[in-house]
Amino acid sequence: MTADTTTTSPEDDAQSYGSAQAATNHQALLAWVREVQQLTQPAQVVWVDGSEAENTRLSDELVAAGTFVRLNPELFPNSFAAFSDPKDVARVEEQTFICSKNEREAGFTNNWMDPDEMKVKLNGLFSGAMRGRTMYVIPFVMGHLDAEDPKFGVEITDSAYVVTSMRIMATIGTAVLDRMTQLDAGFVPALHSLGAPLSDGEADVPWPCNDEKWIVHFPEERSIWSYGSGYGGNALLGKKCYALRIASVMARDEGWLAEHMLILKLTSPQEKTYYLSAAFPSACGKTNLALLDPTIEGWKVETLGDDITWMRFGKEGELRAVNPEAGLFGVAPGTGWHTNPNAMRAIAKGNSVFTNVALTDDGGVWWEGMTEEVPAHLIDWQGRDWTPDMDHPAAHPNARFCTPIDQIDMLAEEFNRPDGVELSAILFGGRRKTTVPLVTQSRNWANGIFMGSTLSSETTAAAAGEVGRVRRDPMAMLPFIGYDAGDYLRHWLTLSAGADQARLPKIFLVNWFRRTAAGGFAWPGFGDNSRVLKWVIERLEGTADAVETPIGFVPTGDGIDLTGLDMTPAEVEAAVHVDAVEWAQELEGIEQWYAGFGASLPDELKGQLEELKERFSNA
Ligand SMILES: Nc1nc2c(ncn2[C@@H]2O[C@H](COP(=O)(O)OP(=O)(O)OP(=O)(O)O)[C@@H](O)[C@H]2O)c(=O)[nH]1
Ligand SMILES: O=C([O-])CC(=O)C(=O)O
Ligand SMILES: [Mn+2]
Repeated sequence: MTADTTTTSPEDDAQSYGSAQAATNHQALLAWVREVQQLTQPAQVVWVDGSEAENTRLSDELVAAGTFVRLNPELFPNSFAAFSDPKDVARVEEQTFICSKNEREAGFTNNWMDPDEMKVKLNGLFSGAMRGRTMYVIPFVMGHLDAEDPKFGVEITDSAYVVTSMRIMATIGTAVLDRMTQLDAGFVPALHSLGAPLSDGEADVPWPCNDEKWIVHFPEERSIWSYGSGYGGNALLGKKCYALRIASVMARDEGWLAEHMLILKLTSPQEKTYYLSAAFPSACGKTNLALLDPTIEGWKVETLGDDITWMRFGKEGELRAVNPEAGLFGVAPGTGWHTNPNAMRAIAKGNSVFTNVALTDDGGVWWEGMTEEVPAHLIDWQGRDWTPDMDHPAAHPNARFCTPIDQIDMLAEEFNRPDGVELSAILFGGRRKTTVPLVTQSRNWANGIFMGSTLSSETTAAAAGEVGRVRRDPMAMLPFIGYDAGDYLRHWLTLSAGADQARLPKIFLVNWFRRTAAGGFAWPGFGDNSRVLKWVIERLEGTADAVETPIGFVPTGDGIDLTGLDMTPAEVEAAVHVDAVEWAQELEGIEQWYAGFGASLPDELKGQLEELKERFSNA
């Protein structure tokens, strides 16, 4: 244990926080920690300092508890694998709530309950919930600690797995606490419990959790309560809960945008640089695009972010973007040396936590798609012997790697700029087998917002529930908008109204997942997506041809650079084809979706839909 880790037991009186052991004299924080301690009754309290020594101690404890398996350090130094309860493998959207005072504020896309009622329920659940466990206090900041207005949070959790993961995903510990104390800054209180108290002498299980799960946000209070799950977006509260749901409410009130987007830097053969962001739903390709390895000569990609982007208009009316996270929480299956070598190199440096992957006989990890050759024997994510003839995957489809972002060799130096980078283009994308072309340029900014607002995608294993069902996912934010979805779209429209219109990013819709009649992918994807980015840049520069369709501008058959690719312009035409029959059905889907908004749908978007229908009927 390091000297600056403060441990207090429940018998210590509240004064002990202000004693020589105290980590802070931030009164609001001390009061909240005391309140939670009294409510949840942990065996001890630990203030997390974020140090290497502390992380080593926690990892050792997790290994001893059976939660972590230490990987072979020659393959993955300082890395661990964890295996969750089979009922705790993904975000639980059905149990995720936005508890604003009025139901209207939560809107039709969110679950809602009266905040007072919800507090009664949660106080009941959290009462004694940490008995027999350690309560960790994790001061964290999303975004830069030196930002003009740093966005602080404090997560209280009874999960050491959460502490080690938060250490990778955010800036945590003493430096944050000191700065927060010095500024006497406000913070988002984010309370997490596994909901698995231990009675005296009761043996623990490797992955404690509760069948009952509640992921609850109080937007007016800007607080988070998460109960019953130890997994990813349910438990690492700086991520989806804070940096998207609560931050989207802050952004509405303060005039910025919190989005489910990657950020990348693209350098052309002419050495011109561009910054792009892209919003795709969970498990639809953000991390892969952010770490793209271009297959075309002379183009270079560098990474700024892979999941969350905070954007605001700068002094000159330009749209600037920052990544508030410090780590990658990436989908493991499909990430391999042939699809995403940059992610593989980052992972190979170690310092990572893997969840629900399979174990190899030499003490490494494996998942579907990591290598072309499938190992002859594995231990699957549920601890069973596994051989390639078995009909279930070795890794869970939502298995994840959690890795520090600065282990990416291609991390852009601008990653560390508190004021971010100016965006030239925004891509919206989803996972659609049919209907949606490989790439479509919007007619203009408002039309691009319309595209984002009607974005659709097949559901994936990143959330509990049915996989493969098409649903509308506005700006890939459906599960993450912390307030009324109509108000959210209106915020996009009104915020940009004051911007320098000529400098607004150009908006594109992409779909890497379209299928051919034969059932295969219509587009090779991954590194070859650089060819689509090249077309996007050429459109910005006004040098690429396009075909106008009712939904926007698509590439001509030879508009996409196919050099070195076994693909014909006719196949590109098929991949970007706008099919009238499919779109007749799509328009119905969009109309149904828009009907759900009721009065809160911005008129401008209603107008966009009418214009789209008209263009189809005139086509
Ligand atoms: N066919 C195809 N699959 C892709 C492509 N890009 C990503 N994938 C696969 O899609 C899955 C999800 O990709 P990610 O890049 O991890 O998705 P993400 O949007 O970062 O997901 P979250 O982290 O859940 O938000 C993985 O199995 C990838 O292998 C692509 O261009 N083509
Ligand atoms: O939040 C999670 O559990 C994982 C993730 O990034 C997503 O689902 O988008
Ligand atoms: Mn990702």
